[in-house]
Amino acid sequence: MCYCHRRWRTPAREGNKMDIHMLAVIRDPSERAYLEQTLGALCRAEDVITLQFACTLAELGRAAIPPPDLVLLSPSLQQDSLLEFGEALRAVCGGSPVIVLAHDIAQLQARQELKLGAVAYLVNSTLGREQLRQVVPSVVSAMRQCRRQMGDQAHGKVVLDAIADAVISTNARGSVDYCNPAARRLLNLSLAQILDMPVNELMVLHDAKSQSKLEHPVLQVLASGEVVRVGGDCVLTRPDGIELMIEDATAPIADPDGRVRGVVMVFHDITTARELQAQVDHLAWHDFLTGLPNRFAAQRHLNQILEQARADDAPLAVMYLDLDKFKLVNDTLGHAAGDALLVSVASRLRACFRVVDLISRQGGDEFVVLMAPGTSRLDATHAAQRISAAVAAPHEIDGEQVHIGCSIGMALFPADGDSGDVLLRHADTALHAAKAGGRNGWRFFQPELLSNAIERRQLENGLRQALGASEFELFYQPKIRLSDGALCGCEALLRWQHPAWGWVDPTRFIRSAEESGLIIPLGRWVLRQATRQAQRWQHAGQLPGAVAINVSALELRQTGFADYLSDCLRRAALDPAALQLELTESALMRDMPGAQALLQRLKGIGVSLAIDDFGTGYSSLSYLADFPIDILKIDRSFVHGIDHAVSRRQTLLRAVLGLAGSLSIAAVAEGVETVQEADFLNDAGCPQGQGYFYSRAVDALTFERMFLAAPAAAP
Ligand SMILES: Nc1nc2c(ncn2[C@@H]2O[C@H](COP(=O)(O)OP(=O)(O)OP(=O)(O)O)[C@@H](O)[C@H]2O)c(=O)[nH]1
Repeated sequence: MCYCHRRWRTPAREGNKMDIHMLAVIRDPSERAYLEQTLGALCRAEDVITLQFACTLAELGRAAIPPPDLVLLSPSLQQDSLLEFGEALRAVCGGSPVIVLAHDIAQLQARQELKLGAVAYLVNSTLGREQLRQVVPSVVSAMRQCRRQMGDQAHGKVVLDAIADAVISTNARGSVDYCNPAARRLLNLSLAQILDMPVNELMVLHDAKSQSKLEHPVLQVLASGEVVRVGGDCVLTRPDGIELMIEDATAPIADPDGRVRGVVMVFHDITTARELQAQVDHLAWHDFLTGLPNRFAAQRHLNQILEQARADDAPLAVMYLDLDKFKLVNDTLGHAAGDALLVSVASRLRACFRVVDLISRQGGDEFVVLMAPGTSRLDATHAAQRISAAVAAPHEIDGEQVHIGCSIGMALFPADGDSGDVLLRHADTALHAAKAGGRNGWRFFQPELLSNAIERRQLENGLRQALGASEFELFYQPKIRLSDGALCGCEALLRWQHPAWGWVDPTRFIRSAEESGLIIPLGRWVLRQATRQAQRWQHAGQLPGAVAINVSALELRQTGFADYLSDCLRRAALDPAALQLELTESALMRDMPGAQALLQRLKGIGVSLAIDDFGTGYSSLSYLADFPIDILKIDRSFVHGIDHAVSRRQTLLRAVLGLAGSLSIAAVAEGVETVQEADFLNDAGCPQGQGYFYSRAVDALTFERMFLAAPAAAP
């Protein structure tokens, strides 16, 4: 066995040094000595040349790790063992360049015929210092450059194989010359089926809106040499006929002279994301249970038809409809039957009207009908008769006949009001009069019905006095982590105990405070109280999470709101993270750009922001992406009975939770009343809940006793 390992090493120095690993397949000791001598002479101070000898296949295997920069084949090897070595070399040294040495010209020619893949054939006798000095470095440097490029390519291939985006590239004629695994999966074809296929046959594209065929972006790039992007309306028809929505970016591959020699296209499937977005957009303007337009769609439509009615000087009618004793249906037949009844009523209402009339579900068992311009009082009366008869006919629910009546209030434009808000309010007033009059009938609005205006004024005066007389109190309702029932925050809710009237219904007095503008001083009082209380609990290390307060649209629009908030936090010495502001969607939607700037400012102060009552308003997640929102509070009407609601409603809830999650917005379900609802919400991925199932809002002391003393004891 003859194996030798020789290394010339001199201190390393920066500069153009040689650092070469050579393998010499040489058996003859004199030839080895000659080579060592030549290399020794060739070596300069800064060079590091490693020389290994091998003459058996086993030695070859060991010497080839790492692959040598250069292989020298001995002149004295016999032709047949040279052949054997040639093959072994190819196997173990891969792409290492080979220089074949020969004793003379004749041997050289014979060896050339062996086609060993050598890069040079040298006659041994001429092998001298100068020749090696010229040949070796240039061969080695070419080899290294080649390896680096192959390394880059290998790295690129690993990346392209791993990424989720589909990538294809084509040559300058638009035929596919590369396709990564994601593209093969997306196109549902094998590599062999894809390669060489003209790209416009492989991927037939059309526009989803116009249905017209799209010129393939690869062909556009080949024609223009510019990057082309296809937006979200591009539909790809795969060779198997399946249609997918894709988004893509396509770019030219240019050679160093700038000539386009191919195109690379990166694309991905957005079908599911589009479907989810469409569902959520639909939710923005439609009621999730009946599929009817929701109250925001009704408001928008009313404003539009009022403009038209004004322009044409035509009357129109607004109807408010509420089912009579609907609660009884829920209580006796169950919530699912109640849902089915609402769907049945909705379809009958739709059948009663023309397409120009809009029927919306306002929430609960309330519906609104907006009869198009040109509707007279008589037309409205006939419509009310039609509706009453249609709703009163028995409904088949779960094999049972269910009877229900309805009450209707109507207001006419221009006689009963000339703005949408006033008309809706007056139709509602008429509805209450119809209910008070014994139900199952209809009433038109009359100014006398406004006699309760006096009651409203009393309420307003009472509010004014209450502010100075400390009649308000903050109650706290816990927010619970659904996975383990632990307390994770609370909402502060305003309560008013009047010395003579007792506890006043919060919806009544808050509406009155908003109408009279008293909500501004009231909101400031809430902010002061809540920050002080939160500081006490935070200081005692008792409260996990934040104390949330409600901020009305009017407060939010006050210019000094953010300053006042900072001031309260500073005076109370409260960490802003312990305070959360709950804002309604409608407050934000009124002035989107203004709201965005304000919310950024509030976030800058350090408080967290929640959207209240989500699911009843615009419910458009698209604005959530633009606003710095931390929490989404899903409205109780969405949550109520969700465990046995129709699957469409459940799917929508899951879609909302999924999209909120993808925007990193936490969700809190409001109005959780039963263990089944809590379990369903937890399974659906909703992190937090709030509602009577856990606790009503209670005063601060009771809250401390129930939750803060033993936070883990939540039900
Ligand atoms: N099944 C079902 N019930 C709902 C839904 N939304 C609200 N409700 C219930 O509908 C009922 C509405 O009751 P109200 O209109 O206040 O009272 P009512 O029993 O109809 O009585 P009157 O209106 O006074 O005739 C409440 O019990 C709500 O809980 C829903 O989406 N599905």
